[in-house]
Amino acid sequence: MANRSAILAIINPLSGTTSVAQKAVLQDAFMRQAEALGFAPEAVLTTHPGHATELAQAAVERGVNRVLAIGGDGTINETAQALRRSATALGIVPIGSGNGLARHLGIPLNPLKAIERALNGRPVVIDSGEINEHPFFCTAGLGFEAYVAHAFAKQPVRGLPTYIRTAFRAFWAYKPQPFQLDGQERTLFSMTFANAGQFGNNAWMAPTANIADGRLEQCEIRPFPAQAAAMLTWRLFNKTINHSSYWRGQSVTKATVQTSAPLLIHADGEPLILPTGRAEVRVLPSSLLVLL
Ligand SMILES: Nc1ncnc2c1ncn2[C@@H]1O[C@H](COP(=O)(O)OP(=O)(O)OP(=O)(O)O)[C@@H](O)[C@H]1O
Repeated sequence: MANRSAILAIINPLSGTTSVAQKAVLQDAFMRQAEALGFAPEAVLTTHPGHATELAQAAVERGVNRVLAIGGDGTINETAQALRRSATALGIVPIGSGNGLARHLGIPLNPLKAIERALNGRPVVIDSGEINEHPFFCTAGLGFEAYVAHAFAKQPVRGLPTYIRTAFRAFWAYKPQPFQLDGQERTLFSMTFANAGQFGNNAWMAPTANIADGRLEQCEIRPFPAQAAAMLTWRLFNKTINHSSYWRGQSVTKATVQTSAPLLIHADGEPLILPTGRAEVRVLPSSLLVLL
């Protein structure tokens, strides 16, 4: 019998709001469908932060062709980090709060359908980004969105309702900050580097972003009066934020951001504090294969 092609599913047991039992159903569906298609499947649950990267790295070294990440954008980020610039393709099975990368790529939000897509899909090449040494595949950013990512990480419950509550509270507490972008001083509400066009939940900060053009969209929101918040939010979800006078965007391959204090950032929604006030952002063109 010919050697069967190895395929690995990495499952974060804590992602999103799906129960352990629902994740067991997904694992079972993956194993059965993969076997039926002639793969040699293996599924592993992550036990600690960073575990998905270790598992995916080992899979690349073993020559596994397809690695599925079953989780939120954090798990997808950790898995994709290890697959960059390799011949191993990423399958995305979104079960997180925002699922920005899956939504941008048109991957089904029903995890069973997403498993089918990852098993049957073809590898398509996309770009990724880096902010200092932190890779991102969807968006990275500073200012309000980083502030919200840090506040959201402290919440005991995941999911969209918690995210909305956290963002609403953060809006009243947050003060726009001064940044230098490539040496130019500006005080901003937020600054985003977008590989994909949205943060997740169809919140489109960079409506025209192309994930395979070898560039990132650098988008910024200027400080605005509180009464403009509702219209900006509506535009964010209506994919028309780029028509707001408070929004500005440009296409870049690299950028340097500087502040006087250690930088609070997020990479694909994961909160990070940089040890310095300097962030170097760059695109890595055509660096990841995704099963679509
Ligand atoms: N067994 C584990 N225990 C604790 N943390 C884990 C474990 N496995 C993975 N993680 C961490 O959980 C983080 C968040 O996971 P993920 O993004 O998949 O879920 P989520 O936060 O619920 O989804 P979203 O980001 O969409 O809100 C990952 O970045 C990873 O570092």
